[in-house]
Amino acid sequence: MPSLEEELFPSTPGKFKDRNRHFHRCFASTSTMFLWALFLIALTASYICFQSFMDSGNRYFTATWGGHHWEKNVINSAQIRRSHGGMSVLVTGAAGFVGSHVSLALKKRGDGVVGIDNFNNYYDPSLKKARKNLLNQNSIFIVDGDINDSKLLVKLFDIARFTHVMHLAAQAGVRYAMENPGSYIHSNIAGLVTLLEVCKNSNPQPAIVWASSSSVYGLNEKVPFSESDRTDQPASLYAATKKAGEEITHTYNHIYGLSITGLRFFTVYGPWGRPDMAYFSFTRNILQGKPITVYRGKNRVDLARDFTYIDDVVKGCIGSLDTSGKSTGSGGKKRGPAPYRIFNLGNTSPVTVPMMVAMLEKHLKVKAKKNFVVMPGNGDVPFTHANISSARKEFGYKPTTDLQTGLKKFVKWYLSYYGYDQGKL
Ligand SMILES: O=C(O)[C@H]1O[C@H](OP(=O)(O)OP(=O)(O)OC[C@H]2O[C@@H](n3ccc(=O)[nH]c3=O)[C@H](O)[C@@H]2O)[C@H](O)[C@@H](O)[C@@H]1O
Repeated sequence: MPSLEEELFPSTPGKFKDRNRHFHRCFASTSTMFLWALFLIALTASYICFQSFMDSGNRYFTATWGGHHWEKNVINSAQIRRSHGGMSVLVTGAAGFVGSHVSLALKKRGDGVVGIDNFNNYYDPSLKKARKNLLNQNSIFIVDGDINDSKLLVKLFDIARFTHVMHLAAQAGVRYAMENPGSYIHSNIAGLVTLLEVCKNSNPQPAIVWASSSSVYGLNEKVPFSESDRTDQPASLYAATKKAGEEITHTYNHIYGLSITGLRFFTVYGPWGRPDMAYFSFTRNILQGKPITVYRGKNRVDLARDFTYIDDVVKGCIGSLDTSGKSTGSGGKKRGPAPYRIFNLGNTSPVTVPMMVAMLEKHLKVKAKKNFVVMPGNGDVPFTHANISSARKEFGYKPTTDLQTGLKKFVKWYLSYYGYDQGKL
């Protein structure tokens, strides 16, 4: 005799339908669905956890600084290898144009040098990597990092007692500021303040030499430009951030006793230069047979720049470091007044842009296809001309390379680096 249960739930489902059975089936399928839902939720949750674990893992594994080996590299690179008056310098923007040249020059005379660079893609990062390789070959270690990373900076100061900071990391370029204003604030304002905060807190405090710009003279018409001239009329956001940098560094000098030297660079050019600059991009275009755009001022007046050769600027940077004096504070407290200086590093002989093009044509042995265009309102200024008497007086700054000679050296480097055919690819 079948049990009640067998009666109610025969082994062949579907044959027997009653309300109870229906209820149980419904219940069974709901609970199955519930279990499935639970299972899916658990699966999703574990997936999310796994992903975030992987993310943090990735961050950890791709972290480019830290660890015993890394610290050893920093310590070795920072070590002074000359007996008298050596310095240990943190060079920011060391894979940049001026940064790489200054780093090599310091290392060559036996100073300790550690570089830091974020290798951003404002221009071809492979050129920055090539500069880095050059520095590595000369026993200079470059940390891959951003000056906004205060933890990294603190760590660097912890393990290497830098006597000086050569601060050259920046968002450069006058006209690009209209395309990407945020990058100027990130590097030239926020990055600068982060660096100054770390310097001010470190013990002993380093002396700081940093790159301002001739662009701070903006719409100033008094020539040549002297350090005491007006600099409150910037023509671009780039210039405004550099001017702000001068004010910001002044407050850190005033409150915390940091020794500060700001260098107003005048259109620095030369081998290993910046591809975004006119002389460089003109060279590429001329070799590729492409036209170049030459800006002109009102009434067809040619624009002019006080083009300054890299080796002269390097001498100016090193002269500034050598005469920077000491910061007076420690642990965030000022102990007395410290030097605050600003110098023009120019060439004192402006050359018009068409003349610069003619020199390139001569060295490249190729005629340029020139399109003359009225200077757009994009932050450019019509001319620059440096008075360099302050730098001359203070540390014997005396530029010795004229544009003709400097461009010849640049073209020689360009052709050896990219080759004649590179431009035609
Ligand atoms: O001295 C400085 O402070 C500045 O010098 C350069 O700025 P700039 O002098 O404008 O240098 P380029 O961009 O190489 O321009 C040089 C000249 O060529 C002109 N030019 C530029 C580009 C172009 O396509 N055509 C052209 O005629 C510009 O108007 C300017 O007169 C650097 O790019 C800045 O980072 C630096 O701070």
